[in-house]
Amino acid sequence: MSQSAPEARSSEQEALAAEQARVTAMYGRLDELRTRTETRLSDARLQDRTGYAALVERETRAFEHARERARLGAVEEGLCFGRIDLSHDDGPEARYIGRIGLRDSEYETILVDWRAPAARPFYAATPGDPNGVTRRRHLRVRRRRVTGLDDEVFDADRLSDTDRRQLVGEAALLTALRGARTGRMGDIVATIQTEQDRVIRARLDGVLVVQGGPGTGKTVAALHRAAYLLYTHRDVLERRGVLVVGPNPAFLRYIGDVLPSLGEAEAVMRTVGGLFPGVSAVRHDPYEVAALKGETRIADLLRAAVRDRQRTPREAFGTGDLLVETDAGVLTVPGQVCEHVVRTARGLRLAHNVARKYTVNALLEELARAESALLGRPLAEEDVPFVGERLWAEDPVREALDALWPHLTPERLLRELFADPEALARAGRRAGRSPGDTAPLHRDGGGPRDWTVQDVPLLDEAAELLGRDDSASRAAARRAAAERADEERYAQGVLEYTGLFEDGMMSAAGLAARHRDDGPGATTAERAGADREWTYGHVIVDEAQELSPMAWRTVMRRVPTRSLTVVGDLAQTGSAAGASSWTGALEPYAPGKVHVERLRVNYRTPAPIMAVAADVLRVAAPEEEPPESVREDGAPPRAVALPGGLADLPALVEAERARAGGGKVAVIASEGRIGAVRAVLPDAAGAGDLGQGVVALTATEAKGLEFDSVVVVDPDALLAAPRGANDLYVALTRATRGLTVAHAAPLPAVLSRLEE
Ligand SMILES: Nc1ncnc2c1ncn2[C@@H]1O[C@H](COP(=O)(O)OP(=O)(O)OP(=O)(O)O)[C@@H](O)[C@H]1O
Repeated sequence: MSQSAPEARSSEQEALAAEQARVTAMYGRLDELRTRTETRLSDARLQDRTGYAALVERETRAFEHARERARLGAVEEGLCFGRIDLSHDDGPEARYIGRIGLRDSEYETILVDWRAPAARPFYAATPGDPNGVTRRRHLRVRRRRVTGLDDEVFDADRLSDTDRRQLVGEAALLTALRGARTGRMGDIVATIQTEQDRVIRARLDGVLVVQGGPGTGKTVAALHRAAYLLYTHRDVLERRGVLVVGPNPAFLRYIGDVLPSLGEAEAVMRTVGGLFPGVSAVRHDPYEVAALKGETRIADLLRAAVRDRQRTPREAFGTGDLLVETDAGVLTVPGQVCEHVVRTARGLRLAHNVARKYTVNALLEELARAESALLGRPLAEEDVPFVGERLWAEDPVREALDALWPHLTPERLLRELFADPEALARAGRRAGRSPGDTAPLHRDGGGPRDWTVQDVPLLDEAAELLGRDDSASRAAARRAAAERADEERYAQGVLEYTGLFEDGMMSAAGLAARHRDDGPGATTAERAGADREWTYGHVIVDEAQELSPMAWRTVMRRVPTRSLTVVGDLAQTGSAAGASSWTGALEPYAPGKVHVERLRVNYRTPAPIMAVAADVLRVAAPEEEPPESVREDGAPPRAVALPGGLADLPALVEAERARAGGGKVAVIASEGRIGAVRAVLPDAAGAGDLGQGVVALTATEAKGLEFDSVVVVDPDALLAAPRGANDLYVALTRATRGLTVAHAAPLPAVLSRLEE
């Protein structure tokens, strides 16, 4: 018999009260832990024992307690969000799921971390495959008060398993999705869906590609995966770090809250333009130049350019012999000898700056012999290097040898190459290209701020070709390796003593590494971000379809284990040398280890807007299926003519905002039109300030972001650009509630659905 309405209300009240008691106990425990951590932190700071060992121990304790304090501080809102009831042979079990794991003072688990294996059934249970779960409950908690419950009861006998994409916790999900946008992405721990959970908990090794249409949760799932991996493989990942590569700085800011809200603050976040330490490029090259710089063939050109800087006297000065004016007079090294030295150095197949040591030493010795001959003073063989060293102190000697085989930094190589059309043509010829082919690379001079995003992979490639003369640092490294073993033994002792080892919070090697070079304050993330040769434990690449083959080379150098999560949508590729196939882009680096998962449900864009975008997708990428929207709500999409041109835009933007019930509006226009749009909307913010009510962006800037409503301006101008249909597809799919297409020219045929 079904319950009457008052009966149902009172049993709901009872359930709420019971859950409230549990949740209150969890917060009570959280408060206790906070107080304990606070006390330990101040105790650690007050310790005033002397000696290096005591100092390191004090700093270590303080650092770890401060970290623990931050972790406990980050989980206040939504500490517990779910419960599963499981049936076991020995009786039922109620398991609570939350942002972190908690045990009571008796060491009984009262809350399971969402990333722990024990939490898995909360996300993985479906009616067809309940995973032992008899009921899943979502708890809505605001400011420590339980305000609502959503239950799903699984009855495997009666429900079929036909729908693979069965949603979990639909009511909780839709409530989460209807919230207004804030300009910052939030976490989704409470409502992760089954297909996303598979991605989040996939194995650490190999290349996992997550292909999915707009709004399928690729970004948010990738970030939860980072948190899951850091939790599950802390020993490896804490030491080597996790790198997250995103498309632009605004995007990195947009997603910047997610990992801290999951209690993980230590991932390194970079754009491709920021992967080379010391450079933070944001500007892009024009399409044609970007295409040229993106293909791996450019690496041959760079190799040829380096080779061009390794010269015989004939190539450098047009003289057969090397002639150097020194204090003793003009010294001559015969052309043949110089050619032999240069040829031998090239044949060593060492990086340029490393082989330079050989060239310079060999030529200095020849100059020493030439000096002894000139002065008529015989020179003992063992004295030759000393005389060479003395000659090296003379400017003309250094200048002459630099002209033959200069020490090059990546920046200098590229700057001088791009500034010199003849050098470009020479390197191009050597790499099998016509001068017309390489001419677009020419640009005048340029300072550090002029590097483009596309230059960064070239700088990285150049750094590999040039290498470092690191004989001194290698000797130091050998000494350091011996010291490291000692430090790790010591760190192990500290960890055992402080109890951090048992908590699994940190490994001895991780602790020793942190203290080694930069003192206790430097995290793995800080050290990794500053070191070009750092190799990460795992790399996540978002909007990965935009990466050129050269950018992939740069990324892959940072993860030799090929442990990567690559998320993107081939239908949204906008960049000149971006990907058209995942296996094509990635198989060469990880043969047989590339695994593609697909996400097919769109959590962002309501179905009526997605239908408009799907028409564009058929032109942009006919082989891709549009994702299925879970949302139907929002205002119907519409097209509005602009008889007065852009002057009509401000009123339209206001109308759109009202139509979609307030919230954040993005006005999206082509590269060519965005300046004029900003001129009529002087109060609109740019990509740097997504918290504003109205922002004006290009499609490239809007990639990966979302807004309550979107006004797409002059779709014909967007379509006219290379990969224009992809850009229009990106622009249309940013909206969560409302879409208006504003057009001065007739509406393009691909948007004819909006005329109905
Ligand atoms: N399981 C979920 N629960 C609640 N919200 C979700 C869930 N999955 C995705 N979302 C929300 O859907 C929106 C789109 O997610 P996200 O930006 O990760 O998609 P995307 O696939 O990266 O999109 P794009 O390709 O357009 O960049 C976000 O607001 C995200 O929080």
